[in-house]
Amino acid sequence: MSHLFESLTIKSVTLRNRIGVSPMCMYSSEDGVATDWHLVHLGARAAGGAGLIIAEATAVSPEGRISPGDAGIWADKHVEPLQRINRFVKAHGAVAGIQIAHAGRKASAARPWEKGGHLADDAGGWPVVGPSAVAFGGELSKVPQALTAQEIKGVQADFVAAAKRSLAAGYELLEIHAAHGYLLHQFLSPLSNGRVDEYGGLFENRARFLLETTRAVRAVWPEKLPLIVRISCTDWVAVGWDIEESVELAKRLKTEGVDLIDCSTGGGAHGAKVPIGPAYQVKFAERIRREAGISTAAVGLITEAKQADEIVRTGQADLVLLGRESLRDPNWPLHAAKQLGHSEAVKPPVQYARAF
Ligand SMILES: CCCCN1C=C(C(N)=O)CCC1
Repeated sequence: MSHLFESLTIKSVTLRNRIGVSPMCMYSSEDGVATDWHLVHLGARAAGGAGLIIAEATAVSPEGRISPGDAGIWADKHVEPLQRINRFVKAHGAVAGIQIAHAGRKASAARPWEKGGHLADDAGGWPVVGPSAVAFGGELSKVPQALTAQEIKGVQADFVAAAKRSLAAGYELLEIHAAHGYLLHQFLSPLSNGRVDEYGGLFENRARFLLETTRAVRAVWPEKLPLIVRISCTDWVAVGWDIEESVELAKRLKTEGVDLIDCSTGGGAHGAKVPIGPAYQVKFAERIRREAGISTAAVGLITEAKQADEIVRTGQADLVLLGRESLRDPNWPLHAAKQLGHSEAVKPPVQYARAF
């Protein structure tokens, strides 16, 4: 059986261990451009021993940003700063991944430390789009413009262009963001998708936008490189997107050439009561891995070495992603290797040797 410090090969890419840094929005870009801050932030976690670094939700268009501070890859100018980061990440033994995203009706929001919530159009905000003219609610009360079929094609073209730029930027793993109540998730959920055309209604129609986008991205993303998708396995509400449809979706994504499902939850239903707790989302990764027969990543309050190792050893997921725990400790993988007796599996940088 595998354990946390066994390598993982997906297509032609081998991760040195089963630990990934989860894509986490840092809201610290100017016009989407990566800076020294991102080099230090992501580079430190590569030096800290993670097998995979997934760069934060990176917008496929300016209007697809959650906030004005979001990372972007909608223009060629974004590529070189990302190439520089990825050279460092790779030189320190990690695989560089990126999550490409469109926030849909959750776009045009202030940074969380600036109160979050939708920005008025005269306060740096912009009009938001979605499947239907249904607002998320609460602090995100802007009513989105329902995308026309033509505009849907435009957004799909933006995802394809983002995939091409991601390749040029040196990423070896690409993740499509279809979770957390953002645009692709908005189409999946009947709570946000009230369309009566081919993109709404039955499951097949609600899944169409994501499946078409995945197919188009797969066609330009090299066959030998992993393509993964993050979904919210449930919205934790009685009527909405749930695990049964997520299993079915995972099966279809597998036929579209997706290599792994990154199993998160929530974000699609305002006010949902989420039963947050240690490793609270892992059961969904296990179910999708078993019922859809596709590799999965587990994420969500995974904080301890033994806990993470257990997830991999028991076959609940192939990969564990650390979010806030990685913010707290970039060197978590180095500590975990020592705790679990795998110190030879991930070498600290020579400069750190006296500390580990
Ligand atoms: C439903 C959990 C949402 C957690 N967040 C996810 C983000 C994302 N980009 O997926 C950014 C804000 C926080």
